[in-house]
Amino acid sequence: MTFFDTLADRIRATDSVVSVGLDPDPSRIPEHLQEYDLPRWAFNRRIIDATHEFAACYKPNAAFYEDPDGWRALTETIAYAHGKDVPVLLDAKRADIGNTTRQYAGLLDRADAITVNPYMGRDSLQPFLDRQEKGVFVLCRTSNPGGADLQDLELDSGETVYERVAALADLWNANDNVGLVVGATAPEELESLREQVPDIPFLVPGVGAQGGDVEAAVEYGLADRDGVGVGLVNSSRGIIFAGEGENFDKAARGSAKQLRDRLNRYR
Ligand SMILES: O=C(O)c1cc(=O)[nH]c(=O)n1[C@@H]1O[C@H](COP(=O)(O)O)[C@@H](O)[C@H]1O
Repeated sequence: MTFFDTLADRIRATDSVVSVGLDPDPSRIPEHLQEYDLPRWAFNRRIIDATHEFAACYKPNAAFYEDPDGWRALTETIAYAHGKDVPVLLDAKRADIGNTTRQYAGLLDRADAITVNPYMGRDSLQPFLDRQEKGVFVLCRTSNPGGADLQDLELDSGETVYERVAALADLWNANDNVGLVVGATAPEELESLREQVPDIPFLVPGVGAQGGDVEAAVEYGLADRDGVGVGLVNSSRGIIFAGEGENFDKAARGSAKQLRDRLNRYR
């Protein structure tokens, strides 16, 4: 079973393409959870309890866990999400020379899918691509303001760098396990990329806090696989920090449901 088969099942079961981003900024974790041994885990557990019904996937960003307690919190979080039958996409944005990247690919022992950076080329991604049952989301046209600095540059061939990345990702997709990361803040690029690679599912971040285009995220982010539109639209802060204080989890639930329903209007 490939990651995208698992994801298709989850999308069907929840009627949702929402990826809930688990980016527990320690400075924003409510006061009453700060006394816990692992406040980030205490926070994530409550977020997962409140949102799993609407979550096609959870996407913890590794940046929020890169310290000893953080790795413990991440391990607990992944196991808990799996206990609720929700796949986990680890947003790690890794890749390096072959010898190093083989170690990075070990992250896929823990998660179901990962984000990777294509800048170092095919060999830097091969150990991830070789994991047939895992999803590998390649950064293509990112949502941040600087995303255009390199990705929009035009090559001698007339294509842009992000178009070349999409073409390479298509070549790298022998195991049918490759996705692309395309920001909702770049709706025109979303549209043209969907035309270029019709069968590749996208992870579309940038809705919510970054103000991206929700309709374009759904219309172009999903790839048809046996009648199911497969892809993910991620919101992190817009869901997990929708509210503050004791009832933060209720607010997160409301926000996840609202995003699910809003996205479903365009599916
Ligand atoms: O790979 C990603 O997920 C990603 C790519 C991108 O182009 N833009 C982007 O925002 N992300 C991630 O998606 C999440 C967005 O968070 P919010 O802006 O809080 O919804 C963060 O974890 C980002 O690192």
